[in-house]
Amino acid sequence: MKVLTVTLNPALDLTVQAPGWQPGAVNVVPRAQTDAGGKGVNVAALLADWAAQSGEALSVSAGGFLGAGNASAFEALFRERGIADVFTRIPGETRLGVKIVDPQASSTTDFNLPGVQVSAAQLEEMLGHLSGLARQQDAVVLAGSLPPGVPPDLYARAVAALAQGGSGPLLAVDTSGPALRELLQAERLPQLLKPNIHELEAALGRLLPSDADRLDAARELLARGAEWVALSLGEEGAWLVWEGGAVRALPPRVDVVSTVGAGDAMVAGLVSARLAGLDPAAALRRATAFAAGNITRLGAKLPPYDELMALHPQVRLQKGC
Ligand SMILES: Nc1ncnc2c1ncn2[C@@H]1O[C@H](COP(=O)(O)OP(=O)(O)OP(=O)(O)O)[C@@H](O)[C@H]1O
Ligand SMILES: O=P(O)(O)OC[C@@]1(O)O[C@H](CO)[C@@H](O)[C@@H]1O
Repeated sequence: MKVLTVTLNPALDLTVQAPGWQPGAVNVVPRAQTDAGGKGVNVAALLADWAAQSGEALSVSAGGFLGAGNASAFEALFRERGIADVFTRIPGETRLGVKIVDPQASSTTDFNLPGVQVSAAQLEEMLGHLSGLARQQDAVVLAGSLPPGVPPDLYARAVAALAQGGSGPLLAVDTSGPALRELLQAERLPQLLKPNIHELEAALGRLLPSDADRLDAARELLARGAEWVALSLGEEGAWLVWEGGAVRALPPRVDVVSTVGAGDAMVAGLVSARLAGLDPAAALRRATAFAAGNITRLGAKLPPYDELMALHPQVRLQKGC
């Protein structure tokens, strides 16, 4: 099975581990690490990990824009994990993403920078490069924010183009802000959507405080063509809603190192499960185990196979109505 992940706005994530840090004070940092990241890059890395561990035949490509000035960390990741690099290089440097992790407060604070300005010509070149490739895939994952210069309806347009004729790849989208708002207003939704609760509330312009509100909102998206809506709730787990039902996962307790990429691990779990023909409940169990495993490490990385498989039965599933 072939999967292409698309990251228009990747990030070089600088994770600073700062127990008890205080804003406005001098904080001495015992440890920091830089990882090639961005949502689609993380999904590709996690899918490649899973393929290597499980023997599920997945061939993973990653594309989008990369700043030519600091591409080496990304290139090293792609080499290490056997990911085909189909990124378009543009002048400048891929943005930094600053993540401050405080194990004492169990918190992760994100600073996501805007990214490199993209011109209309660069966008056309990248889309031209990826559109043929996308049609040859079993799944295409469009993930993350859009960099400056890219119109907010880009994902909506890409989904409409790739879904034409109904025989295209499985399309999964994980985005936020204006890109999610535009996508949710489009005529055609992708088969798989994974917003977190805050992203969905912001895109719909209303709060979703109860389970009933959340299931209703997910079902509105099903009515417009989505097949699986995964609504993630941070440490409270996630709902997966499909036409035949809904299931809630409660994650296992793990020693959290950094929650960065938890949602990307969930997307990787859902996409791999769907390609392997798992039913929605089994897919959500896998996705929640991937997320729990990923947050025990820095960067987009699954734990070793035995540890990952041991997390699966620890995911509690509850049927929704
Ligand atoms: N503190 C935690 N403990 C256990 N599991 C967690 C925790 N935080 C997140 N998860 C798991 O990860 C999944 C996705 O988390 P979340 O809702 O925060 O996604 P997200 O906001 O898209 O993440 P990100 O943008 O950082 O990748 C959750 O459904 C849950 O299973
Ligand atoms: O600005 P976006 O694209 O929404 O999010 C970017 C980002 O926070 O997402 C990943 C975690 O999901 C990180 O690797 C990266 O820094």
